[in-house]
Amino acid sequence: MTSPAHRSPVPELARGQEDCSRRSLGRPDDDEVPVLEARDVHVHFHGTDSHGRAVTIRALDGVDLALYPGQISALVGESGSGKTTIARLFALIYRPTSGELLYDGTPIRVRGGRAERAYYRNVQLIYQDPFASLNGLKKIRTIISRVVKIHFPRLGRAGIRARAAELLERANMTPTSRYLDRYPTDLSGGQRQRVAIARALAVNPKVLLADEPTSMLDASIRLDVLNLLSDLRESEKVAVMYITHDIASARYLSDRINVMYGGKIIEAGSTESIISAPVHPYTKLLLSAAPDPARYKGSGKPTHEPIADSRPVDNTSDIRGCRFADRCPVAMPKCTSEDLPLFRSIRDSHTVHCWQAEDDADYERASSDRSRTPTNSAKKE
Ligand SMILES: Nc1ncnc2c1ncn2[C@@H]1O[C@H](COP(=O)(O)OP(=O)(O)OP(=O)(O)O)[C@@H](O)[C@H]1O
Repeated sequence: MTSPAHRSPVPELARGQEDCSRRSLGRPDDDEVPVLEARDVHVHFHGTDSHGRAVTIRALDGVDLALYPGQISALVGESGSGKTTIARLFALIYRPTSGELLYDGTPIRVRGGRAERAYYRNVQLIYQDPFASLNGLKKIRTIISRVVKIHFPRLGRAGIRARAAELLERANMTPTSRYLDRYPTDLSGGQRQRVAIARALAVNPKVLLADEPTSMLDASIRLDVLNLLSDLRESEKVAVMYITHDIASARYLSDRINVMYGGKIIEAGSTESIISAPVHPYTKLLLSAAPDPARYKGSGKPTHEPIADSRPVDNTSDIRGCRFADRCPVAMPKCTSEDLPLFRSIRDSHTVHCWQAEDDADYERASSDRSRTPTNSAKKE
C-alpha cells in the first residue's frame, strides 16, 4: 500500500498520521463535478406497523450526498438508518420518491437500453457476502472472464485471459496462476471478496458502492480488504462509497465521513474534522462507543461496544425536527417543535443538522437556496 504520507496532499496531517485516509479539509468551492450525486432525495416505502396498520417508512428523508473520483466517502450509522437504501438508490435498484440523482452532473433518467448498461458498468456494487455474490460452480477464471467478454467482446480469447489475470493482480491475488483455476469454495472469505472486487473492476467502473464489504470476513483479513479499497482509490481514481456500522473503520479508510440517523445525513465532513470536532450528539455517541483505531489497525479487529439506549429509530412518523431528540442527552424543546436547519462550518465543508451548532462561532446557517448549497461531501483536496 502507498504510504499515507505519500497520499496526503495536506503535509501537516500527513506527518504522524497512521490512518490511510487523505483527510480532505476544504469546502467544495471549485467546480469539480461529482461523479455521482443525490440531491434532497427521499425514499418512502409502504409497510405495516406492529398492529398491522399501513404506515409510510421514510427510509431516506432529504439526503444530499456527492461522490468524487479518487475519494472514499463513508456512510456510518446504526441499523435501519438508511445506508443500504442509498447504495440501492445509486445502483438504480430503488427509485427516489422525490429528489434527484445525477451522474457526472447530469440527471439520471435511464430506462433500459444502452444508457442503463453504461450506467451499470460505471457504478458497481460490492456486497457484504462475497460467497453469495460469486457462482460457486465456476472457476475464478470463468467468473472474471465472463464479465470481460460481455463488456469487451473484441478482446479475443487471449486478450480476455490476459485481462482476467491482470484484474486478479490488481486485487493483489498473486501469483494469479494460483487462483485462476480454483473455485470460490477453495478460497477464504477475504480472497473471495478480492475476487468480487476484481470482477467489479473488470468493467473499469468509476464508482464502487461497497456495502459493509468486510462485515462477514474474519477479523484478521478485514484490514486487507480495506487496504485494497484504499489502493484502488489511488490507482484507479475510483470513487468509493464505503458503508459501515463501524466509525473506527471509516476513520481508518475514508476521506469523508457521513453520519446517518433516521434516513438523514445528520453530520458530514472530512474524516479529520468529524473525528476531532464532532458537533452532533449522535456522532459523539458513536465515537465514544468506537474502538481506538490504533487497536483496529493492530489486530484488524474492531471491537463493538454497544451504544447505550440503542432503540431502533422510528422512521414511520411524520415528525417536525430531529428524530434523535428522544435519545439526545442535550435535547431542547425546539429540537422537536421547529424545522431542523442545516449548519455549515465557515472553515471547511463540515455540515451538521443540529441546533448545537447555532451558538458555535465556527458555524453558520446554510443557505436555503439549494442551487448554491454545496452537498454533503466535499471534493478531494
Ligand atoms: N424494500 C423495503 N421495504 C420496506 N422497508 C424498507 C425496504 N428497504 C429498507 N426498508 C426500511 O428502510 C429503513 C432503512 O433501511 P436500510 O436497509 O437502508 O438501513 P441500513 O442503515 O442499511 O441498515 P443495516 O445496517 O441494518 O443494513 C429501515 O427502516 C428499513 O426497514
